[in-house]
Amino acid sequence: MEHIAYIALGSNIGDRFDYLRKAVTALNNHSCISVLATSSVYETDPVGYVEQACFLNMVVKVATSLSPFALLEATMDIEKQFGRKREVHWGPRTLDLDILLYNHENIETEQLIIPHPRMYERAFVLIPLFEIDESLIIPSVQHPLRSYVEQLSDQGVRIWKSRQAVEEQFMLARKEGV
Ligand SMILES: Nc1ncnc2c1ncn2[C@@H]1O[C@H](COP(=O)(O)OP(=O)(O)OP(=O)(O)O)[C@@H](O)[C@H]1O
Ligand SMILES: Nc1nc2c(c(=O)[nH]1)N=C(CO)CN2
Repeated sequence: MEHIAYIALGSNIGDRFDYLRKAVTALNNHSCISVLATSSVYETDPVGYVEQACFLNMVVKVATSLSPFALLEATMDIEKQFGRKREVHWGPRTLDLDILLYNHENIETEQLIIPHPRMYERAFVLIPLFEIDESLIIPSVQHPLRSYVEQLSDQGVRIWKSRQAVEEQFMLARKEGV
């Protein structure tokens, strides 16, 4: 698989952990996607629209042979499969998947923007991303991810399930050369 991407997941309705587990399993079950690493699961205070329940958030690193647009389609299919409805802007959702990075590419279209334009200010994204890869450089600005993480203040981001426990409970089948 020739491409590396990072995907952020969030849920704040229903069995939040089960939605994350099912989504990551669905990603790994896709014939053109292999999940290489999972972060811890974090419980996070809602950002933006604050009158809603706390989220569970995590980030996964994947290898894929899909183009960025085909990867977006795959993530949107998974959101739909798990009943995602968009009612309130930045409001409650069973499942949200955002593509953060795709190789070192900068993409700006109406449908897809990579790096994800709001990732820089989101502790619930930066902290799990940094946990997976401490040496990442953000391609659009060529800044180390570390410099963003070090600037985060009151984060409202707490470990809810450790990385090791997540790996044990997700039990993802290892995939070679998809
Ligand atoms: N990097 C990206 N990852 C996922 N969706 C993206 C990305 N860039 C643009 N989009 C577009 O955003 C739309 C999804 O918006 P959505 O309703 O999920 O926003 P949101 O999750 O409420 O807010 P936010 O984008 O701030 O997380 C999709 O239709 C998709 O075309
Ligand atoms: N803590 C937290 N807050 C949010 C989240 C999220 O995933 N976690 N997603 C949003 C829209 O994508 C808006 N606000």
